[in-house]
Amino acid sequence: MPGNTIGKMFRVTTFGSSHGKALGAVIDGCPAGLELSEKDIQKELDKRRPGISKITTPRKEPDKVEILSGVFNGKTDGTPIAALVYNKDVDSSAYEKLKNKPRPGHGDYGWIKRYGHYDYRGGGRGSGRVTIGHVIGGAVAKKLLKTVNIEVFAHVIQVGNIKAGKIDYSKRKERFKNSVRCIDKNTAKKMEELILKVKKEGNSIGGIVELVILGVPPGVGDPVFSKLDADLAHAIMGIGSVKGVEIGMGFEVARHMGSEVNDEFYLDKNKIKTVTNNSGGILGGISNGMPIILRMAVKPTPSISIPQKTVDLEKMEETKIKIEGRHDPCICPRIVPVAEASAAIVIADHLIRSGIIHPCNIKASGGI
Ligand SMILES: Cc1cc2nc3c(=O)[nH]c(=O)nc-3n(C[C@H](O)[C@H](O)[C@H](O)COP(=O)(O)O)c2cc1C
Ligand SMILES: C=C(O[C@@H]1CC(C(=O)O)=C[C@@H](OP(=O)(O)O)[C@H]1O)C(=O)O
Repeated sequence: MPGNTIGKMFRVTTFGSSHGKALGAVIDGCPAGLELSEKDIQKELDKRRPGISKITTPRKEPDKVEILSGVFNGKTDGTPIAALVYNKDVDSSAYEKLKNKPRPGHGDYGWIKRYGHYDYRGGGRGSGRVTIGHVIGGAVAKKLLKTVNIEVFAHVIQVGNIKAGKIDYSKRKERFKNSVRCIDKNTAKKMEELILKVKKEGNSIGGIVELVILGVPPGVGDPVFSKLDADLAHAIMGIGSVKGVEIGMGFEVARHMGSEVNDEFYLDKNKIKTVTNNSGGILGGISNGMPIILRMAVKPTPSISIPQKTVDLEKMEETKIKIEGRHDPCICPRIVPVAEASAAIVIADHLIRSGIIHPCNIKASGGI
């Protein structure tokens, strides 16, 4: 199967490219009876939209969504939901000079080798703009998750060497009130200053984004291959620029003893909880009822305006390029809604697979 689809029972297929006519998603396997409007999807797309602050690409796109199918009288009808966004502010001029000269750090070279015939304008389907499809699928998934009181949120915890301190999750709404999408506004300010400095130098910078999923009951997931942690990592690594994923204590486990890593169980009234959450809410591929915590390493944006070496593939000679055009100096803030969407799709898929959400009609769902 070509790699444009995610999910088994709740399946999202995305289409479109940065400089083509439109981008969107087809969502198959969403149960009937879920209230869904363009407003629900627009709300999520507006969080991802380019050109909304001085630290994002200046490309001005309204990203107005149109639902084409799958919704009747304000509710899903169980048939494929198709939704799209038309590209409006396409400017391919900066890419003409880059034709046959792969950008260091971007996907161009591999794409040329795999497809031969390749839409080099804006990186084609290798552009971060394809994440519009993720967000459309994720908006539907988020609505499904709301019916069983599950919340997915992501936030920036590090840009370069600037790290957020202890995070008060109860203030999570704050993350979309600043351009960096960091919960702590003082750290957000420092991060923004750093991004602006780097941008002025024609460079880019990476960071870390944390994803938190609250309300997943114990018992969701599969024990082998399609483990909940494996599926989440697959979805998150599927986002352009993500170079590493860790769950719970992550790579830090390698430096500790079993007695320090194991999460001991205890009873909180009649609820089984763990004292610590080093496993990040997943053990043996299945949720244990604690918050699911995942962190992703986001690389610095590959397109920078500092001259870099490359090879002219037509002339087969070494050359230098200086990338012009419109780019994000830091991808972290832009990845926040995309990561939320990707994780929401995975959780919705697993909830349907485990029978917590009924595959045909939302009213028949067992609930938690
Ligand atoms: C939301 C988003 C925005 C992005 N913006 C840019 C950009 O403006 N310029 C750029 O060169 N790469 C951008 N990227 C990153 C590239 O899409 C990505 O690095 C490229 O596809 C290569 O894939 P890889 O880094 O996963 O190997 C963006 C990615 C995302 C998810
Ligand atoms: C437009 C968006 O981001 C784009 C992601 C991107 C890339 O190479 O990934 C390159 C730039 O696009 P272009 O130079 O083709 O206009 C960004 O602006 C968006 O996310 O909506």
